[in-house]
Amino acid sequence: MNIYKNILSAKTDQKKLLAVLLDPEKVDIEKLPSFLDKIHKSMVTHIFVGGSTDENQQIETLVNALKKLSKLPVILFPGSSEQVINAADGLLFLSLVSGRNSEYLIGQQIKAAQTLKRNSLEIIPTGYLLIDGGTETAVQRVSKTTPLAQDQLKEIVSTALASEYLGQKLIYLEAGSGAKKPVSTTIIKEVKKQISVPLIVGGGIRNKQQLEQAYIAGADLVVIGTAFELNLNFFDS
Ligand SMILES: CC(C)=CCC/C(C)=C/CC/C(C)=C/CC/C(C)=C/COP(=O)(O)OP(=O)(O)O
Ligand SMILES: O=P(O)(O)OC[C@@H](O)CO
Ligand SMILES: [Mg+2]
Repeated sequence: MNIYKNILSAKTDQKKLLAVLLDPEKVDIEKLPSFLDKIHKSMVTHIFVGGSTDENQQIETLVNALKKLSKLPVILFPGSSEQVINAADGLLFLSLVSGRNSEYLIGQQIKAAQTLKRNSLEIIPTGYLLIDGGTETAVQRVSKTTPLAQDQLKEIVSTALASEYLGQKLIYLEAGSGAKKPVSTTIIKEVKKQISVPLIVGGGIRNKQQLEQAYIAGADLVVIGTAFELNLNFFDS
C-alpha cells in the first residue's frame, strides 16, 4: 500500500479525502461490523486509529479487527509510542510542532524508532499543530503544551512552513478532539497558500457545512471523530 503517494495523487486530482478517527478506548469491538458497514457506504477514504490515551492497550485488538473487516487504509494516529502496532498499514509520525515540550517534539519518536525499524508500517512524517478550539482538549492535557491561538495567524503559518522545511510530508491542523470550534477557514486558507505538502484538518467538525468549508478553504483530508461517535449516521448522504 502506498498511502502517501495516494494522498499526493488525490491532492493533484483535487479529490477530497475523509478519515474517520476510531478511538480504541471508545470503540466497542462487537459493534465494529455495523460501524464499518456505515463507513463503507460513505465517502470515508481512510481509517485513522489512535487516542490521546489508550490505558488498556486496546489498539492492537482494534487494528487487527479492522484489517480483517475493511479494505480501507488503516493509519495509526498515535498519542504515544505505545500505540505503534505493526498490523496497521501506516503511521502518522507526528511531531507536535506548535508546542515546546521536547517529549512530543522528538522524545516519543525516539522511543518508537527501533520498533518501527523492525516493522513494515509506512511512516509518514507529519507536522502536528494544535490550535485553540475553545476548550481544553485531551491532546493539550496529555502533551502539556499550549495550543496556538486562532488569531496567531502569522505564527501558525510560519510553524507550518518551518515544519515543511524540516521535511514533514503532511501538515495537520488540529483543534483537538471534541473542540468547540474547528480550525477557522482563514487559518486553513493561509496555511494552504504557503505550504506545498498535503494539509490535514481535524477537531470539532460536527456538521456537513463545516466539513465542506474546510475542503473549500484548502483541506486535502479532513478527520472526523466525535461527530461519528455521537451519530453513526453522520456520513449518510
Ligand atoms: C510518532 C509517535 C510514535 C508518537 C507521536 C506522539 C505525539 C507527538 C503525539 C502528539 C500529541 C498527542 C497526545 C496526540 C494525540 C492525537 C490523538 C489520537 C487525538 C485523539 O484524541 P482523543 O483520544 O479522541 O481525545 P478524546 O478522548 O478527548 O476524544
Ligand atoms: O473528534 P473530533 O473533534 O472530530 O476530532 C478529530 C481529530 O482531529 C482529533 O484528533
Ligand atoms: Mg475523541
